[in-house]
Amino acid sequence: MSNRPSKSSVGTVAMRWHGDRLDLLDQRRLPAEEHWIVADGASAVAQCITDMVVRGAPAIGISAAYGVALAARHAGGGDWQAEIRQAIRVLAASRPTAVNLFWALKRMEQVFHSCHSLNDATDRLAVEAVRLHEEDLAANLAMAGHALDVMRPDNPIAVLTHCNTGALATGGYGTALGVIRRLHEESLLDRVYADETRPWLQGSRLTAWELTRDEIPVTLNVDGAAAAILAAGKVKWIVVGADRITANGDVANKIGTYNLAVLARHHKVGFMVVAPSSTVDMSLASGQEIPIEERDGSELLELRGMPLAPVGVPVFNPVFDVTPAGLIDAIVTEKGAVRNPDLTGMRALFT
Ligand SMILES: CSC[C@H]1O[C@H](OP(=O)(O)O)[C@H](O)[C@@H]1O
Repeated sequence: MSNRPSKSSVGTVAMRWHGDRLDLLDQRRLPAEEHWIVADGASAVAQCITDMVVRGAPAIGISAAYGVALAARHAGGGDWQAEIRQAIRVLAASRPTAVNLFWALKRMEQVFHSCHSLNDATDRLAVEAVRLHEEDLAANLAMAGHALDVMRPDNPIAVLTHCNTGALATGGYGTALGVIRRLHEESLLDRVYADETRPWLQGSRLTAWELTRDEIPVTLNVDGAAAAILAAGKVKWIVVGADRITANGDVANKIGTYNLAVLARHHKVGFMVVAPSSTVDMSLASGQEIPIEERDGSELLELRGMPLAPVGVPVFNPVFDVTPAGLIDAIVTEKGAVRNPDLTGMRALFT
């Protein structure tokens, strides 16, 4: 399968780097309006990650890398090394689950440690952030090819996806949504069923927006409709992204992913996880060790100020779950695919 990008995916980007500032498309305001936020320093970037102006594991890592570059660019004349170290600490505290954040900061830290002056750091950290961004886009294109080699559809197929894993969530093109784009480019896509993805609605607000914009056939469904869609035999594969993949092949992804994996196994539908290798965390033995972010209960209690639940009701709002490796047919990265993932298969590709 080829690695060429679709013409259509080139237009949608989550961020624009200007050397002295990072512009972020405010994903909280999509699809109503395309509003860009200017982040002029590491703290501003960290706040944008926490508030989900920018979200999606790879996009979080790339933004954080630019945040470190900005810390050098705007460092005062005093202890510039202390300022950059502090910026890395602030960025590392912005969100806990997606390991791409810590992976990107580690890469930036390694460059920082070899810098001999502030000028040197300013130049080299910016170059490294851009490189990391470009590598993510290239990885997305490569993994789409590997995914189609696993699927090998003879005829156009329908797939179901969860959350948003597209150009908005990555350096461009997308992970699971990149696979969907590639199917479409190869005339092998009948339709995408997009879970709306409660409570933040990445599926309806972002995935449906990206796909509609790129004229890729998409049907939106509530998360609870997935079982009925699979039972009706409409879908061949469920394709999702990941926020962290552990050494045994367990996968943390948007809340509701585990439900889909159970459904896929019951209905004998393929279940594929697509992510860059920067999402793989071989330091953790299993998914039980992944820190799972819980967000504010207001995400369930209200919608833009309108109450959705009785005042005072207790809320449990974990925003990721862990799918056990045994329910996954393939984990696909730019390095290739691990089928029926387990420790042996993961070690073969990632050590
Ligand atoms: C390719 S993005 C991976 C991942 O990020 C999303 O989470 P969030 O929107 O909370 O940042 C979701 O889990 C996607 O699958």
